[in-house]
Amino acid sequence: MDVESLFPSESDLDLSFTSCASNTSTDRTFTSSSARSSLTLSFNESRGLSSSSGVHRPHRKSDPHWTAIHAATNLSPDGTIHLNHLKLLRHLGSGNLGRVFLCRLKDYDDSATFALKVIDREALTNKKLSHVMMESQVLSVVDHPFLPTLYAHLEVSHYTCLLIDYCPGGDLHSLLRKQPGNRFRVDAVRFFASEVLVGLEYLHALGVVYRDLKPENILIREDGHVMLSDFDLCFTADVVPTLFKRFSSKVGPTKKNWLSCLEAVFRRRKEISDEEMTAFVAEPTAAYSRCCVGTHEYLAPELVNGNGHGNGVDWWAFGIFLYELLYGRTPFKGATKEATLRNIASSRPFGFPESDVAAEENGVAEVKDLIARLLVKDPRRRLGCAWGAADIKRHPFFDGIKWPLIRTYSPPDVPGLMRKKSHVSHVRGGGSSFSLSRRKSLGKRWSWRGIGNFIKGKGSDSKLNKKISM
Ligand SMILES: Nc1ncnc2c1ncn2[C@@H]1O[C@H](COP(=O)(O)OP(=O)(O)OP(=O)(O)O)[C@@H](O)[C@H]1O
Repeated sequence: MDVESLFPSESDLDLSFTSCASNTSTDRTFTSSSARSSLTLSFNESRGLSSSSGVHRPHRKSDPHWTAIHAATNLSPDGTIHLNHLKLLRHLGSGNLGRVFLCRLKDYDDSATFALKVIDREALTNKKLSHVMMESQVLSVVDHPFLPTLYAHLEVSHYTCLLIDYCPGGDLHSLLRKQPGNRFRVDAVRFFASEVLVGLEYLHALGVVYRDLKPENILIREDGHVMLSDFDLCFTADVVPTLFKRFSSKVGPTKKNWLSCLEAVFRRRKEISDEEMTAFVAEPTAAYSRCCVGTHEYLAPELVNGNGHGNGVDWWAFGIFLYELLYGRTPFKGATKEATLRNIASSRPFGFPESDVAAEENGVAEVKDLIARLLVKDPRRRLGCAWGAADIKRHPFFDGIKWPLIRTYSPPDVPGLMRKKSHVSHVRGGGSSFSLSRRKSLGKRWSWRGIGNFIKGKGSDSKLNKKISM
């Protein structure tokens, strides 16, 4: 087939995109506007909204995605990626801001695939435009295995197009629904939670408060590892990375009988005397926003109360996230969204299910203890708020995890989880046999014009757990 007929010029593209904004309801997320500028680990200072082409990334130079991108830019007359370098393969989904397509580079059939997020700026309100800016800002600075790589940022007419990693494994919410009892075993919870924790730790070190952690926003890469997505509700703050020295004891599950309690006290005393700890903390503890944003069931009490919130909202959401992975539902969910918010705001503590489906599994006491320490309504007493991920990583639930090697752990053997060999072997093998077989199964390919028609003619099919905007 004549390739050019599939790829009209970019001016054709401009005409074909008439309505990119989805009319998805915004019933599960709130929004914010009060981003604070970064001072120490600079977020706004050194990086802008421009294309990622000038940024020295990534650390995996042999990654086939970058190889293809570099080859395409080398051949491009102006040394940059354009939309007509891309071949759209299919529509992946729609969100509040735009639509996402699977694509690959036109002249590199055996190269990796990408996801292209297309946002029609003309169809968005000013508030949503600020979210687009936030998302592109965050994408333009992050470089982490559990976060998306921004391969190109294209501004074409009134469209903003972000070329990022494609995650063929879907999202964690869909995966959760494929599990027996709609819940993960404790070991699977530990795997996903560890990776998400490391991703959050990295974001916080950059001064980025995520504010939209939920299983729907955790995408699964082809090797079964996670990728946090959706950064439009983030806000930024100053971070002063600091080396702290302190005395500390390990936190752990509460023992019921008094003898165990006594033992625990003695053990704790010993630990306190033994454990003078030095910790590197890069946590945006001064982060502050008054805008209520997020997803109902994941909103922290301070967000619901509207009295201002900071980094602690992510650690609260991390507690809800653990709970949902473990039990298949969130702890404060009520019959209506208002009831959910009332449950969150009330002073009543949450409870664990009476018939605990996880009761027999190793590590359940630890994960429940961790959840209880995260779902503390007063953020000043919530685990993570003062010391960030450093404190959470030390919780017994994560005992034995070698954090620097986290990327090398094998994903759990759970139904429906894609577990293609890691990117390392993919890189070495050049990826050609995989790409070939996968290409065959991609089905219908889209032209830019075809997608324009699709956008005009069809509604959206966005995610189950929706954001709320206020
Ligand atoms: N990198 C990706 N790889 C695979 N699928 C993706 C990728 N990014 C997005 N998707 C799919 O496209 C859908 C829309 O994503 P998008 O980020 O635009 O919206 P969203 O996640 O609903 O967030 P929001 O509405 O807050 O912008 C997602 O639900 C997901 O199914």
